[in-house]
Amino acid sequence: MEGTPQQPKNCTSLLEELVAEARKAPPGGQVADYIPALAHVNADAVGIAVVELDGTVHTAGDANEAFSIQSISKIFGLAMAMNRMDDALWERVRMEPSGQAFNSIVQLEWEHGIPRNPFINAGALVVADVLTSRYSSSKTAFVQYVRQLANNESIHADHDVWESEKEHGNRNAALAYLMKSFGNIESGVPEVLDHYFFQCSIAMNCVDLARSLGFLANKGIQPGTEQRICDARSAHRINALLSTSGMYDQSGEFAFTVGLPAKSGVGGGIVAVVPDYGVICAWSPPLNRYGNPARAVEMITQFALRLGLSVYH
Ligand SMILES: NC(=O)CC[C@H](N)C(=O)O
Repeated sequence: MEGTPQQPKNCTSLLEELVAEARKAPPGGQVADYIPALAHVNADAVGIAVVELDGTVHTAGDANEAFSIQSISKIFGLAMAMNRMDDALWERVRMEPSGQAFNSIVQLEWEHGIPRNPFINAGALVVADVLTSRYSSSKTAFVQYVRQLANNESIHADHDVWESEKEHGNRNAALAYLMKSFGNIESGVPEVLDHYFFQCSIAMNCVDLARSLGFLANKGIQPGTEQRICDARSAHRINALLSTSGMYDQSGEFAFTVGLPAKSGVGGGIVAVVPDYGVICAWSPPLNRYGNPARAVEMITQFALRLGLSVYH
């Protein structure tokens, strides 16, 4: 890594500068409203947190306000599924960028119900199927897993968001039924969708999220507890998938300009992993045309550029 991570005080003042710049910038898009409960979120919220491997936390703006983690939950689901399943998982979901929108259905029929990667919706639904068929209560197991990683027992699913997505989840249902028709979903589709919407509706703040994913910056070992969450090979693989597919059809551009494994969600959050340093989480709800939160992308971009954090230097 080229950058010398900044001293705590400098790091916090850089984050404050980035939040001030983001508050002045145009929103860069609209808040997600295809899930009605998400349409009520405060479009002006802006927060950022950095949690270093030694536990040091830096925050600015609304970093302690909880928001819907949405697709960021796909990282936790994947880590859980990789622990429960061997390489046979990669026969059911591939490791290639899709070049399509996160909820696209067209490719899935051509490719016989095998999703391109675990971070588009179809891939995350296969992962949700792995969890529902391998845990007696996958939703409880999921929320407990996240609570333990974030060291925060109060983390919970937002029931309004969960219900709202269930009511308006026809496209995800279509993806799941199409895959079921190809034999790539084992459990009942309603059960898989229920789990998937539940995990997407979990609410966390920037600090929780940055802390919870420390193991990805630390070869699979969770900083603080020193617990092994996954083996080093799995941490490598998750980071590789985040780099190639975590920002959907903007992943190439994000790798080109920023160079960090990252994952966005339509709740406005982005997490970015800085190997051997820590995790950044930025939040700003309005989404650009790729479904990525525009001002959060910009804050993470500036943080990485100003500190020289790219993994590709
Ligand atoms: N990109 C996202 O965050 C999408 C997650 C959302 N729950 C959906 O399925 O549409």
